[in-house]
Amino acid sequence: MTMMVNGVCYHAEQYGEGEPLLLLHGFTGSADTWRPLAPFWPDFRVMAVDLLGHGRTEAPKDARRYRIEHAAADLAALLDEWGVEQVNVLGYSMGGRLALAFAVWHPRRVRRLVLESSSPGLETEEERRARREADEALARKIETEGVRAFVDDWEKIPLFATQQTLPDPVRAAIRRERLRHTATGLANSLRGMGTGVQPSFWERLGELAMPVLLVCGERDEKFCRIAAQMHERLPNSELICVKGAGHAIHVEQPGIFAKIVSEFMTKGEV
Ligand SMILES: C=C(O[C@H]1C=C[C@H](C(=O)CCC(=O)O)[C@@H](C(=O)O)[C@@H]1O)C(=O)O
Repeated sequence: MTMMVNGVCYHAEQYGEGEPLLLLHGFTGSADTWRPLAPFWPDFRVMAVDLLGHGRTEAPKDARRYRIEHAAADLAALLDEWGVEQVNVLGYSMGGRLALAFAVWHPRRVRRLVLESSSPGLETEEERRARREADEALARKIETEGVRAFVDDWEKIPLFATQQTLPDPVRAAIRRERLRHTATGLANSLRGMGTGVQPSFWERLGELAMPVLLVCGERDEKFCRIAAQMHERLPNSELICVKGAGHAIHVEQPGIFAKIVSEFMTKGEV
C-alpha cells in the first residue's frame, strides 16, 4: 500500500496475523527482501517498508530528507497510521542502523529488537568523515555511471563474497531487487543515511532495556566483531553467530535465520 508520511510517499506492506514485526531492509534492498521468509513466520503480523529512496517509496531530491532522524520519525508515523503502539523491530545492515536509532529514540515503542549484521554507527568524527567522503564518491559514481554499473560492482564487494556461491535464482532475485532502484534514491540514501552521516549510538547502547538479538554471519568477520562489541554494552542482549554464513544471513540461510528470530520473538511465552 502507498502511504503519505511526513510529506513523503511510502510503500509499505502488511501480511499475517499475530505479534507485530516491523522489517527494515538494507541498502539496495526493499520490502521484497523479506518475502521468502514469510512462510516461516505465520504467527507474526509482518510490516515491511520500502525505506527512503528504495523500491516503491519516493526518492526525495534533497538528501537531507533521508537523515536517520527523519527516517525514524517516519517509522513512528507509519506505526501511528497503522494503530500500532508497540512493535518488534528487525533490521538488516542499513535497516539495522535505523532499527537501533528507532529503539534509542522511541524505546517504549520497541518490544524486542533484532539487529542482523549491523552497527550503531562510527565512534569517532574522524571515522565518520572518512566514511562520508567514501560514500559521497560512491553516490557520485552511481549518478554518473548509473545503477546497473553500480550493482555490477556492488555485488562483487568482499562483504558479499559468500553470496557468489548462492543458487543462480537467489542471486538473480537479489540483483533484480538492486536494479529496481533509481540513482537518485541510492545516491541520496548514502548521502543522507550513510554510516558516516548518522550519529554514533555506541554510547547509548546501555540505555536499551528491551531484549536485543544480535545476529551475524560467522564469515562476516567485521560485523561479527561489531556485534560482539555491542553485546558487551547492551544490558539485555544475546548474540548468535551463524555458522558458515556471510553478511546477509536471511538470504544465505533463510530457514535458520527465521527459526532464530521466531525463537527470540516467542521466548518467555507460555
Ligand atoms: C561495505 C560496507 O557498508 C555497506 C554494506 C552494508 C550495508 C548494507 O545495508 C548492505 C545491504 C546489502 O547490500 O545487502 C550498507 C549500509 O549499512 O548502509 C553499507 O553501505 C561496510 O564495510 O561497512
